[in-house]
Amino acid sequence: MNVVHKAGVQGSANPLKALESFGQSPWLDFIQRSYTDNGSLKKLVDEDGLKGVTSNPAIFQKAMGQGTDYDPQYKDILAHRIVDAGTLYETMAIDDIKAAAKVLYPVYEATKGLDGYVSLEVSPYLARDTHGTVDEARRLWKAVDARNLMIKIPGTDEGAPAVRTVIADGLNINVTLLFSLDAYKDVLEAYIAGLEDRHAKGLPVSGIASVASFFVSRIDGKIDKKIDQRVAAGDKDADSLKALRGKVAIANAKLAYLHWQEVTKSERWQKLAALGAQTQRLLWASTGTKDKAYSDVLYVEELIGPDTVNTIPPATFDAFRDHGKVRASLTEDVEGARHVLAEAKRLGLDLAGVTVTLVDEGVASFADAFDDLLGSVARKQNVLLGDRLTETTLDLPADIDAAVKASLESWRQDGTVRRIWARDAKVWTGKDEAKWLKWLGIVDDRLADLPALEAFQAEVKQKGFKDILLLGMGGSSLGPEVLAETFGKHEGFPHLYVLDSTDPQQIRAFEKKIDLAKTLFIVSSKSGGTLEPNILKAYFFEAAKKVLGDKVGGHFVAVTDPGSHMEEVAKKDGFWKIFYGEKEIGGRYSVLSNFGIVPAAASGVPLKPFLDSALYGARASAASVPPALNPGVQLGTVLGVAGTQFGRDKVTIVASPGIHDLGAWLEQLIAESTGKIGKGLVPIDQETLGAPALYGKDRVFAYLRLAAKPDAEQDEAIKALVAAGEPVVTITLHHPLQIAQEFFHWEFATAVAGSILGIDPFDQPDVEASKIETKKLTTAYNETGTLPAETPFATDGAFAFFADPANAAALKGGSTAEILKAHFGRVKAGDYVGLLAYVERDAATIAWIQATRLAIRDALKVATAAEFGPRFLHSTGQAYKGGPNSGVFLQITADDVADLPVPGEKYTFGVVKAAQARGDFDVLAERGRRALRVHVSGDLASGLRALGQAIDAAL
Ligand SMILES: O=P(O)(O)OC[C@H]1O[C@](O)(CO)[C@@H](O)[C@@H]1O
Ligand SMILES: O=C[C@H](O)[C@H](O)COP(=O)(O)O
Repeated sequence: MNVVHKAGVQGSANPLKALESFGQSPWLDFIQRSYTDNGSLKKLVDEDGLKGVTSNPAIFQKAMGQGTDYDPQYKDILAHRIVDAGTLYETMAIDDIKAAAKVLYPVYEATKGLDGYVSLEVSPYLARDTHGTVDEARRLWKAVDARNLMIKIPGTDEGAPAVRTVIADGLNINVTLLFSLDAYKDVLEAYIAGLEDRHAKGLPVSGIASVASFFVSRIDGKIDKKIDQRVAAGDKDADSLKALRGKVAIANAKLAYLHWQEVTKSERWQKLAALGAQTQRLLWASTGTKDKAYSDVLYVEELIGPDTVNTIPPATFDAFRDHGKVRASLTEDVEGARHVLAEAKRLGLDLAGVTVTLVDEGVASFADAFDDLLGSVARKQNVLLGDRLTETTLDLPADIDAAVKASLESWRQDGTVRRIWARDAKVWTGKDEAKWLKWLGIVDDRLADLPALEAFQAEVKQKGFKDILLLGMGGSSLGPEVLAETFGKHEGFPHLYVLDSTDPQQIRAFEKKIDLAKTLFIVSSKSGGTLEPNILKAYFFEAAKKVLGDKVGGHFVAVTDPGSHMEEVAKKDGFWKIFYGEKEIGGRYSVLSNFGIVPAAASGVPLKPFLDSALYGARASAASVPPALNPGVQLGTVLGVAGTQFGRDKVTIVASPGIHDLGAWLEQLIAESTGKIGKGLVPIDQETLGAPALYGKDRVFAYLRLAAKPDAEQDEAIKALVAAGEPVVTITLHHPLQIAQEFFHWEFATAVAGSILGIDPFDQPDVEASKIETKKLTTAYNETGTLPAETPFATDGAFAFFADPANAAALKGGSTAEILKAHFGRVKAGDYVGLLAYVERDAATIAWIQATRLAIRDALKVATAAEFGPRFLHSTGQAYKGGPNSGVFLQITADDVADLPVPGEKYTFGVVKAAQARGDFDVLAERGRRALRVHVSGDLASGLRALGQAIDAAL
């Protein structure tokens, strides 16, 4: 915007300059970098007698939201810092304010602190938050650090007490959004009381400035509209109403001035004045003429009076310079003003109601403008950061798209993302969710600890370990597994293996893979009480001791929450190191805490780039980024809306081969977080894509695409799904390290989806139920030396079938073919089938379970899950038991070829695994799930082959 259009009338003939002789200071209601930089602002000061500048969110939106003025600074900041859109905006806004303050400083000095101010408004989101406003005012005051700064605070009921507090602090304050006389009175009172507070504390009251921004044109805008509507409707008072057009706002302002005059004469004020206090001047704001029927300088010409300010928008400034007429208008015809207001009242124009509405609308419109502005900043930032950021693309059918947009808009209007960051449990169920949100800040926290983590990384390297064996379950193992699978082995660092099973064969297989003497064991458990990591630690500690003797502790590291049983064990056994987690982060949200970062460090993942990428994720999900541009919110909204409003609750995860394991981590995050109280999203991972006809109407597809190495078949299949109208979210990662970014986005998305589902995404009530059942069984074993007897309801060759009475009755018995047919016959559209195999998870069993699930998917056109126990118990198991009752489960158990002892216990790993399967089955049954267990005797490979054939035949 070009502020200085015309040469105008110079010298004393310049009406702008003439205002001074009437005691009024013209300020400019606009700020923009270019005119501060190019000398235009200074010219206004020099030639027009400009004495101050005001800004507001809408003004910054105009200045920053378009054009390229700010590009160099954007680039400069983004080259050096990873920031959110809010910080980016604020850095630039503060620079603008500082620059303008510098230009105006000579005015400040010349007028001895009366004028020369530049105003910066607190965030409009805080208009109803007294404490937030006080904090923000203090923060901005410090950040700008200029004596001639005014912090702008809305004069709402909540803003007024904040004004008192910060005036007492000694800040200069511009109170904005004043429409009613009553609100103005409160604000003047707050100013005086603030000065008195200061005085009472023995602090000087001089040198503090304040203005009360009384809005003018917006009042006429509203009242005139009412008048026009009534006149058009043929109101009997049409003539009287018309006579008030364009009069009410000025009359209102005149009475505000009258109040100021009275207060200024009061003894109370005179006392402060005698101490050097400056009066709080009335500042006429909103003085641009919006109705073309009026003079374009109406709200300047009619409000000229001593000790006042008029902050004038650029076009009005130019117009007034050109043809403004000056006279002492403000004190003219006060009786006339009273009459106008009395008439307005008599005619039912409801000025009081209008001013209330205007405050609400003013707050909302500044918030909207700020959202717009932050949206523009975020968009610009995305463009400039390019492939440093992952990208989210939505391909949604029109109905889902509309519902997602509506939800995003309501999140924007309600400021829900800000409420998440403010740790407001009411975003979810209002229980203890606030206690589980430390993951929001964990990336900054880990970056702060980077030197120590890097030192550990160097030590691991230097010690020359060949392997790392991480022992943990769920959140403590799945993140590390993604790291191991995604990054492979790093040169000079040990190979990271992750063991999360009680299957004796699998434990032996891992034992064979590693060199016990050269392995670093990471025992990972947040609670420290989880059965599996404890018994795995016992097993490997004993095994390693055999080769390492007393030095064994030096090969063990614990990652656990402070005060846990595992910490005790680690201390007792002389572990090399103990790394602590955060108690206020649940397991599935812990990957960016030490639970992921310690194994990352030990295995040689470059920590700074990894954490930086995570930080981009956190910043993109920040409170300041409007929901529609916030990748975590966008994703969570799609998942939540599709699940709750469209029955699309199967989140089908597709990932490029290079990042294929992400789904294992996502499964836990999504299922354990959302699957409860009969609601939830069911993640479907590793289910090879098929033709659109193979899917029901219950899916959302999330495609994590590694741009550097995409899979052509996946691309094609996704394209076909989009063409067929299936909802698809494509997330493009430019580099595998960007899984860190996605870790954060998906955590945020899950929290958002949880809010939409109306559940607590941070508890896992049904997992506990299985653990209790398992514990009963292992305790029984320890007492009796055997697991309680169980009887199959049918046997057929190598297969024995088990179920609770209800399921057994439904399946009736008979041959394998009959039982399986009956079981899969219970599957309806919209259901999913879960294969839950308690066998060694190796290439052969994975191939089997995949082939079997695809056969089921293709035959029944339902979603399928292929899971290994007990690993899934700490992951999807929560949703299978606690989520929607749409799962049909086939649990598969088998004879163990060989068992392994658990040191210190009577039970063995084989017994634990069997108890886990039975315990989980009991809970599935108790929750009324359709479940069947088949136990395979004899050789596993041939048993599974036969079972696969039987399933094929039954479908
Ligand atoms: O890290 P921990 O406390 O051993 O827990 C492992 C996993 O078990 C669960 O608590 C479920 O049993 C998960 O939420 C968690 O990630
Ligand atoms: O302080 C200035 C106000 O924010 C501004 O004058 C509002 O003007 P408007 O009503 O034209 O938006």
